[in-house]
Amino acid sequence: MSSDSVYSCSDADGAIRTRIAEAVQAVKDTTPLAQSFTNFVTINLVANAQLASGGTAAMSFLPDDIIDTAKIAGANYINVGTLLPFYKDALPDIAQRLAYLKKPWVLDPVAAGIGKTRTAILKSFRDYPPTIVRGNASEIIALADMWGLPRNSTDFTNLGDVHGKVGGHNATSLPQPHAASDTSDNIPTSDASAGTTTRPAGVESVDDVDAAIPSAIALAKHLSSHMPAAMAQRFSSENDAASVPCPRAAVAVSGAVDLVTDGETVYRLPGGSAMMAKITGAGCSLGGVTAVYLAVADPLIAALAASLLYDRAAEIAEHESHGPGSFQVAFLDALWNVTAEQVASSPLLVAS
Ligand SMILES: Nc1ncnc2c1ncn2[C@@H]1O[C@H](COP(=O)(O)OP(=O)(O)O)[C@@H](O)[C@H]1O
Ligand SMILES: Cc1ncsc1CCOP(=O)(O)O
Ligand SMILES: [Mg+2]
Repeated sequence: MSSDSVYSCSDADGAIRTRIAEAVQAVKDTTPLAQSFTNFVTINLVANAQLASGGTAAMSFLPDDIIDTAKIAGANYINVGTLLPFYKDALPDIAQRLAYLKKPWVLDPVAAGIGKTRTAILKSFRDYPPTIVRGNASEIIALADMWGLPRNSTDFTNLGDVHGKVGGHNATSLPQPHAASDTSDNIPTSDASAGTTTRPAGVESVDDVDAAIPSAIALAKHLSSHMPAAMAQRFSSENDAASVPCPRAAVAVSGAVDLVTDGETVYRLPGGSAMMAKITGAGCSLGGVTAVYLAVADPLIAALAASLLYDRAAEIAEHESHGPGSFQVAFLDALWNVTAEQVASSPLLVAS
């Protein structure tokens, strides 16, 4: 844990840490399968990260293949980073069929807000939504906006200033967004309270994680309200019923300080390494590993466990590497070597 951090919110309780440790260990012990429909750029890192965290991987793009595999997979993952024309029909169909089968899935809405096709696909998921959404701040804001979700007005300024990470994504430290013509192809993401409007910058975020809190909460509530009863029951039976009376969906927002919410409680996860932004697929592979954990745990625990594992592994990799190439290799090794206890004893701050 970093000693220079300033926290104004409380530490997570022991019960949630126990469940995180159990999830990490269960993956190492049972090697669950998570199926992925993911982009061509980072597909190899996604599979390798899933294996290194203890799971197994299967990549597929054909709806009938995916539905057959979903019947034997513990969870599924859809990432819209690279698109082909047939995806516009295939992905809404897959989401609908996963819903009918009550199969849990993770969505990474890569580059949400860019392009008519991506927007049409992401909009189609509104009525057959995933169990977890994992994205960077701009993607979370854009997705909530395109689903027309109301912003939650809760004031989270008491979350404190967390300095657990080196560097960070923010609007000033990143290149300017791609020049976007002002057409309906691009969904501007706006922060009404701040009076600002931003646009997605390709696959990178132009927003701070905190700016995405209201959108993340609204998304998590929407996902939870659509969770099939049978799926909620499955998550309940995997946990102590007293501690998880009503399992909810979860949203994970990544950045310099990650954030996870189930729509009721907001968790902040400091730590990690700015070098994660220097390899392609850090976020995509985090989505894939989140799906691995979703195969053995409820959405909140899965999102927390995966993000905490990534932070601890990134810190080790930064220490052991000399640039992006060796960082990626060291990061995969660290995913393999970090223990359940290390993940569960991570800094984990609760606000609400
Ligand atoms: N500045 C940073 N400091 C520490 N960790 C970071 C930083 N930027 C990204 N990460 C980590 O990299 C992983 C991917 O996050 P991010 O880069 O936001 O996703 P994406 O690649 O989808 O934009 C997460 O584990 C996140 O914690
Ligand atoms: C570069 C790129 N282009 C389309 S998808 C993709 C990978 C994005 O990976 P990540 O979101 O994990 O950085
Ligand atoms: Mg991404």
